[in-house]
Amino acid sequence: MKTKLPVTKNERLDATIIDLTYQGMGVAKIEDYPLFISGALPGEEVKIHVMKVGKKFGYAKVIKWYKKSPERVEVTGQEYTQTGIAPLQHLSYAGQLAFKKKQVVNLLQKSHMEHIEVADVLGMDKPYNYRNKAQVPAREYEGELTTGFFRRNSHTFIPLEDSLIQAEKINEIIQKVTAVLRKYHVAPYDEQAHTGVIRNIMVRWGFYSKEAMVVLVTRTKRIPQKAEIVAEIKEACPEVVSIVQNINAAQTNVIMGERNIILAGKEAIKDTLNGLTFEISANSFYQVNPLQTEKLYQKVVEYAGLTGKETVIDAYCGIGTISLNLAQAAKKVYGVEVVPEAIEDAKKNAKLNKLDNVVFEVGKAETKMAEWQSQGMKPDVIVVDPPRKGLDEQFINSAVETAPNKIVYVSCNPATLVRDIQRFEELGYQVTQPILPVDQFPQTPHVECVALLTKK
Ligand SMILES: C[S@@+](CC[C@H](N)C(=O)[O-])C[C@H]1O[C@@H](n2cnc3c(N)ncnc32)[C@H](O)[C@@H]1O
Repeated sequence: MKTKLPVTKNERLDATIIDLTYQGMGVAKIEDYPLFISGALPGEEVKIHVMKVGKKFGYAKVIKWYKKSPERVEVTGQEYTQTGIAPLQHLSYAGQLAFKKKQVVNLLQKSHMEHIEVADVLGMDKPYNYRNKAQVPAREYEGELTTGFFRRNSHTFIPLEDSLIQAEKINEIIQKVTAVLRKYHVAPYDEQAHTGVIRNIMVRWGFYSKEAMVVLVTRTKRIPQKAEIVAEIKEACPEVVSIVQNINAAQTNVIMGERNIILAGKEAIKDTLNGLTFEISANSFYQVNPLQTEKLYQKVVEYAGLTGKETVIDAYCGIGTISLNLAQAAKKVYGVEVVPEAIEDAKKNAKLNKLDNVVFEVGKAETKMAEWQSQGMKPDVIVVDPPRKGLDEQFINSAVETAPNKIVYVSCNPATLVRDIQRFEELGYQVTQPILPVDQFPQTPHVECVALLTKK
């Protein structure tokens, strides 16, 4: 039998916002039925228009505010919310930091782990223009190749320059590269027809080194008038030391393809973190907020508590950024990472920084950890920094078998962090320091945390 929902599509009604979801949407409940409302803040009283109703929840938009939150800040560019570039821009920065802390506290409570404390979020002094990387789609708009972003959860293209959270230099480079591509009439990608040449422009910017990389992601191998285009980009953007073509011929939402061709300059740019130099190539993971990353890594080193005698594992090591921060104070560091190019970078980075007490291996962390365990490796400290899905069960079991005194967990998803901490607690580890959230992504709901687990 169909149960009648308390709201219908296109209905207009008054509501009070009671919460924010982890994605930063306001929540109102109509007879216990949750409605998610973009751009609304807790405590606000609003008139809403119901856009979509599902069995368990629905979506609505605000058409009128009766009472606004004292935490609301007025914003000019609604596109930054619509595209998901800065979905929390309408919440004061202090409010954003409180929201992020509360997310971690709530998740711990839900898992009955109230005994674990959460520190105040380490925020930024200037929470804007912090991103060192942008990847923007190039599409036809009003007859011209134009860069922009997609409306959240849709394929609607919005022409837009992100002058809010990405480094100003990146905006400047994207504009100049776009002008060159327009001049040579390079065809932008058409998703429907799967035609055109340029799919995306990716730019990386070294905050300290002032070196930039431009990656032209193309559907085809051939770029018409490639030599002229490359020469003009070099001339217009003297800070660009690397121009790479990445070929992605597939009909997919995945941005980067597998094949890179160096069109000019070097295959990687350099940047510095905590005084160490890193080479970063097109496909490697590199934290997007360098100022906050330095603080995050300092906390990791502090939690590891190294004296120079320790063997350390850095799992999910990327290009070895955490590994090399640790290697300065450890006897030996073993890094593992699944992307082969990142491990190539990591090895170069060890040499570049004259650190020879590091071994980097390509592989899945869960497989490598099991291998190290069966070989009898006894690390003193294991550092993990997995992607959003968190740690694999096999990884946790093998890591615990090797009995490290400490596990330092860097996480970009508090839900999987809490899940994995619970597992480590069952296996004889405890969190003795408050979990520290570090705001790597101001104006967005993303939360990064670092937690220390010690053997009971
Ligand atoms: C959040 S990033 C952290 C990278 C590095 N620690 C840093 O701070 O730059 C996660 C890394 O895990 C890698 N990765 C994803 N799945 C993996 C797996 N199963 N085993 C090893 N590495 C993996 C990704 O390629 C990525 O470099």
